[in-house]
Amino acid sequence: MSWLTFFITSHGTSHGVSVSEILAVRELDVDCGTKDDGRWQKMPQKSTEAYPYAFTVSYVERAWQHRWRCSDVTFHCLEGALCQQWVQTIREQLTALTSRPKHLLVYINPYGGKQQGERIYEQKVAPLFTLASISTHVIVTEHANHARDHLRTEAELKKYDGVVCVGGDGMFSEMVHGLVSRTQRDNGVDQNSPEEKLVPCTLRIGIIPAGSTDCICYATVGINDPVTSALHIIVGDAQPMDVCSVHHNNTFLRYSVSLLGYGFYGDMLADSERKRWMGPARYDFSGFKTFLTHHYYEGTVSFLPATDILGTPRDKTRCRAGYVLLYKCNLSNNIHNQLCSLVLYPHVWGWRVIRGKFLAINAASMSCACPRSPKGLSPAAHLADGTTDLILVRKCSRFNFLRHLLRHTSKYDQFDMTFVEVHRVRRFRFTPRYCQSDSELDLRENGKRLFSQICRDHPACSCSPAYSSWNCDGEILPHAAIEVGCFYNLIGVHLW
Ligand SMILES: CCCCCCCCCCCCC/C=C/[C@@H](O)[C@H](COP(=O)(O)O)NC(C)=O
Ligand SMILES: Nc1ncnc2c1ncn2[C@@H]1O[C@H](COP(=O)(O)OP(=O)(O)O)[C@@H](O)[C@H]1O
Ligand SMILES: [Ca+2]
Repeated sequence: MSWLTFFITSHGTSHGVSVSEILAVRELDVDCGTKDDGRWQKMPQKSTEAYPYAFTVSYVERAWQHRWRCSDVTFHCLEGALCQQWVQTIREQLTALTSRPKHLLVYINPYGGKQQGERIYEQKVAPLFTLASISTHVIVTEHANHARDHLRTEAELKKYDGVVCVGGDGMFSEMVHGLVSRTQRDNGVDQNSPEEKLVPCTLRIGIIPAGSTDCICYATVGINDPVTSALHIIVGDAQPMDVCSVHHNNTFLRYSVSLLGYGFYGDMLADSERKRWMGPARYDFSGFKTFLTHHYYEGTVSFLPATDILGTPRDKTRCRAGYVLLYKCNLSNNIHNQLCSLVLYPHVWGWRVIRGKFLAINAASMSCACPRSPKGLSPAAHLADGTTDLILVRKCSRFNFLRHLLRHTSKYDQFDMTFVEVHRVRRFRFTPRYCQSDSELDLRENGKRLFSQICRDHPACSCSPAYSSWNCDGEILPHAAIEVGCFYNLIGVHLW
């Protein structure tokens, strides 16, 4: 890290600023007051007289709870040439930082979260990009999957150093699908084959939180704050991230980067989609309703445990970008290659099979921390280790399930309960007890919630339906039977 230390400021105090955290530098016209970005800065009279030349450095200031803010410090000099030399040197140093983006493609979801995406971008993010001399091409999406399809087919990606989305986890997922699909197509990789090794994307994806859960942003940056995320993007912070691919009968369905949840989170999402007008509060409403219905689902979970890794889901350590722990997330290429060539069938050595009745089956490939649960679904999950934490919550009483849920919001261990188990896995598959027919799948794909016609184990009651749906990063998958593989380092996220 290179440091520039300045010894004279307008108050005569010294100030150290790391070059890697400088956002911009500009000369000031001290004589006639300082007009800067529309704001007037008042210079103390004494120092203005003594030092007639000045320049201002904007830099990242670390505030409370992972928040970053942009701060300015103004330096005064006696000679104009010296002042210019400083400005030029700083500019050269900034240009030499190759990890910083210069041209960004930005997609804004105007309907995400509280529908504030455009305002958040215009008021909080765009001025910072301008300050840092980043040029942008902004697209406000007109419909769902607009960003995904534009990225996959039309976008001239060569012109950009990265893509940024303003929205929630669903919007981030659109970017992942657009970019990963395009990369595979360009490299002749068939996404439908679960054994195919996927090619990593070269462009990074940035996320400005403006959604409902903002779990991907919160779990990587540590907070869902648009200014903090914009600053991470500007300074070029990078974080590789695991991507899970989801298949059904050798057909590719979707990618997932945060949560794949069947049962509780699937049912909650299916119910909440019909209440989008409520905004983020729909998850509270539907969560409560789903909790009361207390449906469980029968099926078989098979998984390939990750035996060659550091750590377990019960560790007390936390993985977040910018933390020392990050080194754990860097696997060698060799291991990566081995992971990508593993096959998906349970007869292969090492697979485990668990049958049962489950209230929830969750696969968290990162902690899934969010404002509602700051430690997340799997607090010790790693962002980029090629594994996902498979959490199985077996049928239990409502009271016990509530205890389990509430532990996500407290310091107590949500896995330390007899009906909960957690495994760190490379791959898994789920097969519901009863096979879904094609007509059932069609019905579900057309948005109709299907309850089993015959509740086979309980003929006299209308309790649990045979199938739930999968919640895949906030999108509903109609198929109950899925195969999942976790890929290491497929995308880089801007934190950056
Ligand atoms: C009764 C008390 C219950 C407290 C339970 C707290 C557990 C909260 C754990 C939430 C983990 C959410 C993981 C993130 C999923 C997102 O991908 C998805 C989509 O987010 P988006 O709407 O796109 O921002 N959101 C949800 C709620 O499914
Ligand atoms: N212009 C648009 N109109 C309607 N839906 C959109 C638009 N742009 C994106 N979407 C979709 O909105 C859904 C939710 O977006 P997201 O940004 O994740 O917000 P939230 O966190 O509130 O769910 C995603 O499935 C995305 O595909
Ligand atoms: Ca992981």
